[in-house]
Amino acid sequence: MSPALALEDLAVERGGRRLLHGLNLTLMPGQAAVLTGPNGAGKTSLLRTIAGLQRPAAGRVRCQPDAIAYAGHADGVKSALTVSENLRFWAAVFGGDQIAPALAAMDLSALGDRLAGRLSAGQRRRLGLARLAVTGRPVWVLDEPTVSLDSRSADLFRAMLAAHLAGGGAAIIATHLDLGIEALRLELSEFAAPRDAAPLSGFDAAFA
Ligand SMILES: Nc1ncnc2c1ncn2[C@@H]1O[C@H](COP(=O)(O)OP(=O)(O)OP(=O)(O)O)[C@@H](O)[C@H]1O
Repeated sequence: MSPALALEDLAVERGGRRLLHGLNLTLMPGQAAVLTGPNGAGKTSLLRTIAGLQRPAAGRVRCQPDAIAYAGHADGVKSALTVSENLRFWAAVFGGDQIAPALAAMDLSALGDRLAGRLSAGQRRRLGLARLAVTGRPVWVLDEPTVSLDSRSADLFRAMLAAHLAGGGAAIIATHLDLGIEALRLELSEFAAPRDAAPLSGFDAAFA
């Protein structure tokens, strides 16, 4: 069986500064990895790199083409469309037409006709997560997926994630919440790149 996702000696930069280096990870179908680390450690930057939104500073991300579904802080919800229209739009983008299971998975069936712009923060997040289910993509890359969710909604997400993994999907998730799943752990402070020595300014150089 080939890996769903592999990171090979990966280094990550943000804003021209190297944050992480030496990351290696092999995620097989059915497996999940959980990223932890303090604020600013580079969790979002790493997930963006895996999702192809920024280039690796070094090393490689290996994955089948079009395998990744990314859910970041900006949830991609279109406010002028209803909940159902949003899901139908994404289903069409990803070549599907079934939205009922996704609505049910995140308990959105009763909100299908509500304009997304009128959802609460938690409902909006539930819609952003329901989108994952209509993509049909096997590798979920998730940045703090449970932010704004109450405990019942977090449980719904846990169940959706467990079903995804049981069906042979994979996931890499930045979260501090216990997701109740068996997962590989990646503590990013262990991969912090050393800070470059500040270059000497002309003035300092003259007196060094
Ligand atoms: N657009 C940007 N341009 C330049 N630097 C950025 C940008 N976004 C984030 N950074 C910086 O990159 C570093 C890593 O940020 P990142 O968002 O990846 O961390 P994080 O581990 O996800 O943090 P948090 O737990 O606070 O969400 C931080 O020092 C941050 O200030």
